[in-house]
Amino acid sequence: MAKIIYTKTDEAPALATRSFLPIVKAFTKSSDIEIETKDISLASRILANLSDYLTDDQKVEDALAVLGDLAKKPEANIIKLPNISASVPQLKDAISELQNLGYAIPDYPEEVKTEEDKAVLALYNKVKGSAVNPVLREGNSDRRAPKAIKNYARKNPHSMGTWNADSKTHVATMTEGDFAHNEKSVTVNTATSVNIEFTGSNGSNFLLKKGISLLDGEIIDATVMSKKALLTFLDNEITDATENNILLSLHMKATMMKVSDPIIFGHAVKTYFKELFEKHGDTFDEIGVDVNNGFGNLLSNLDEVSAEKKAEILADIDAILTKNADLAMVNSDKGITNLHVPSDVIIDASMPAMIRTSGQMWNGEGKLQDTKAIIPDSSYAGIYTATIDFCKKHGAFDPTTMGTVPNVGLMAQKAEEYGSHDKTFEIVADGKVQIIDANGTVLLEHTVEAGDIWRMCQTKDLPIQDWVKLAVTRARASKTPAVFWLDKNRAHDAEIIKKVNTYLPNHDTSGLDIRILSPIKATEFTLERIIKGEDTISVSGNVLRDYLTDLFPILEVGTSAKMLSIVPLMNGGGLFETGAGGSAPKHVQQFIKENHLRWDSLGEFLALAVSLEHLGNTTNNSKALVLAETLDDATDKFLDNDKSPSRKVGELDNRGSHFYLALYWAQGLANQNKNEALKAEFSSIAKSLSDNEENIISELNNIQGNSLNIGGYYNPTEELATESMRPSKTLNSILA
Ligand SMILES: NC(=O)C1=CN([C@@H]2O[C@H](COP(=O)(O)OP(=O)(O)OC[C@H]3O[C@@H](n4cnc5c(N)ncnc54)[C@H](OP(=O)(O)O)[C@@H]3O)[C@@H](O)[C@H]2O)C=CC1
Ligand SMILES: O=C(O)CCC(=O)C(=O)O
Ligand SMILES: [Mg+2]
Repeated sequence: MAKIIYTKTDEAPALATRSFLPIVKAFTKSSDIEIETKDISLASRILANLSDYLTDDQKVEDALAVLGDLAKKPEANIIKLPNISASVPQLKDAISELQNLGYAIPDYPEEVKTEEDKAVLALYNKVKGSAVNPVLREGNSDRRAPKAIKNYARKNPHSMGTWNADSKTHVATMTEGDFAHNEKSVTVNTATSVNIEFTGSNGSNFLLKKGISLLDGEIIDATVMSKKALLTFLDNEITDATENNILLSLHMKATMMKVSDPIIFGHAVKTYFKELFEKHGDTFDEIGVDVNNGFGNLLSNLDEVSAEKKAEILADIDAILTKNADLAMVNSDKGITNLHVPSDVIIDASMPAMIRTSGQMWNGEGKLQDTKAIIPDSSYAGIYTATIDFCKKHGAFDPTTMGTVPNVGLMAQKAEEYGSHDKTFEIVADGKVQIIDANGTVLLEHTVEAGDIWRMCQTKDLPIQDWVKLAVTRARASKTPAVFWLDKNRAHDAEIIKKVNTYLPNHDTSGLDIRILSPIKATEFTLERIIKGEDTISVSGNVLRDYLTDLFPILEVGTSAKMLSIVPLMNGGGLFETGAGGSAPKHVQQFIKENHLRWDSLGEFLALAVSLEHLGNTTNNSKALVLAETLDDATDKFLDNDKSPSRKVGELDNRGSHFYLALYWAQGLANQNKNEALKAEFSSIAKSLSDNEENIISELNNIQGNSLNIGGYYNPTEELATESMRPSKTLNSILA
């Protein structure tokens, strides 16, 4: 029987799955389709990696490893929901929750003192940060807003904050000494293996990493972020924000860039609180403060000092917060700033949210204010500057008239920066870092200083070929101009451009408008078109894929949750991601507080339809094709009738939205004439659902309003979570 793998993940999407999956199972059961779930939640990944610490009945399957293998096989058909890419604070919370449940796993080692600490840290590092997506993404990315979603946004535009020409909001980025300015790149012509070697100014010499195999035609690049240049930059920008009385915010991707970005985050915290660290640095060292995990780490460690000392430190913190520029807030009621937790403000979602909100963020008084957005590395910061400048000149974008920007993203096989964390190092002493091949030839070399962050990235040739092909295919299928966002003046991009120029002629590009523009020029070109209602495909590398697939969806349709997000796997399978966004921690907080889940599963409806279509085509299953077609129609009707979850308690939420999808899907199956068996089966289901609409909706809405307990955050009690997501007895009995 053909199989669809459904991932069980975390937070809001995992709650939604508990309501939606029973519907999916009920609708596919009679069509020779098996739906199997695989648990890749953060909790399950911790248990799988630390299985030596567990009793036999506590051990779980390493589902991620199983799916990673499957993704390389032609039969793969995986529906992937968003999962937590854990920062250290999130990882520690999850560990402590599991410990309290009786799993004897070790604490996250704050400091590595023993061999065991080292081994434990290595296990946790496998779970940390973006550990799922790179394993499953054995293909490039095709993300777009389907026509129905665009039409819906045109008819029901989301709110857009107005923009003023005199807005003080701007992006601050480095002009020297950063990754962008120090990048070097080369394409290797024959397969080889390289070592990364450090040689100190004092002659000391050791390998940072050995035996990295490179394939024929693989592009490598290496670069370094100068600590000195970074600190000078941060210091100047903080002073500038203070003098100009503008809010200060930092936008990083500490989850995916899990080695480099926490270090940069830590430097920002230490620069902002410079006097604090000068005065109390020794104390902080003694109690093991590590602000690479955010300013919150410092605060949570303060219980380890005497009450008097703690009061003194807190008073010093207050004085600095008063004196320095105001920090953008994550939660002004609770006093949680942008510098508290590295996973609270993630650049792909945070910059578009700010641009959508008049270029403003929340200040300590809970009011919106213009902000300086610090994005230290200048490789991609320019796209936000260009967008902000465009808004200052033309005003906010208009969702009722603006065009759309689908993305074709190079991401297969851990392409580019997002695959670099195992080759990223904080340099311990002055010297040089070299990449040396099997023949002893130095391929790339940098002079470095202690504290610099050096990294190497890899981009394989076959993924690039596949990406170029996907770009041409999408341009042809949608009759839309396609722009490769590549900067010929950047070392890595220059190598990619050579390959694009080599591989484009392998395809029929006649009549297509395909160009290569630098990211800033591409932004300007695309925005000039977008306000005229014209569409433009962005063809980009992995980081811009991530940034652009939140930026444009959030501006165009209000959220990236409504994106169709397909990963055609290079070996023939399909990975269908549900939307382009994350797992929405705020939604879970609201759910626990008032039993209302505002998570919108639209991305999941879209993913399921393409997954069924893929299954139908690859296994000759005509019923699956009918299910796919009717599901798409049901999604259109769902949008037309505006059945997305509301944000307010007592109104239709995620669970009610699933009911309507099921109703429309059943009606579609009952009304089609391509498959008689499905028609017969679903005619009575459609009738039962429709007859009981009022009853079901009141069952789903009336239970809202009170707080609830699902037994855990990262590892909720299955029965409690399932019960709370399936509170309508009437709906449950129809589905059964
Ligand atoms: N594919 C993946 O696995 C991804 C995982 N992540 C992970 O997700 C977590 C949170 O990341 P974050 O950057 O905050 O981004 P999120 O996309 O989770 O959240 C940003 C905001 O977007 C809105 N939103 C997102 N999805 C939906 C939806 N389905 N329905 C309604 N609104 C939605 C919500 O706005 P509002 O509050 O206004 O309702 C939410 O607060 C992190 O752990 C991150 O690593 C992030 C990106 C992708
Ligand atoms: O894997 C992650 O941490 C985030 C992925 C993401 O943001 C994306 O693919 O858009
Ligand atoms: Mg993203």
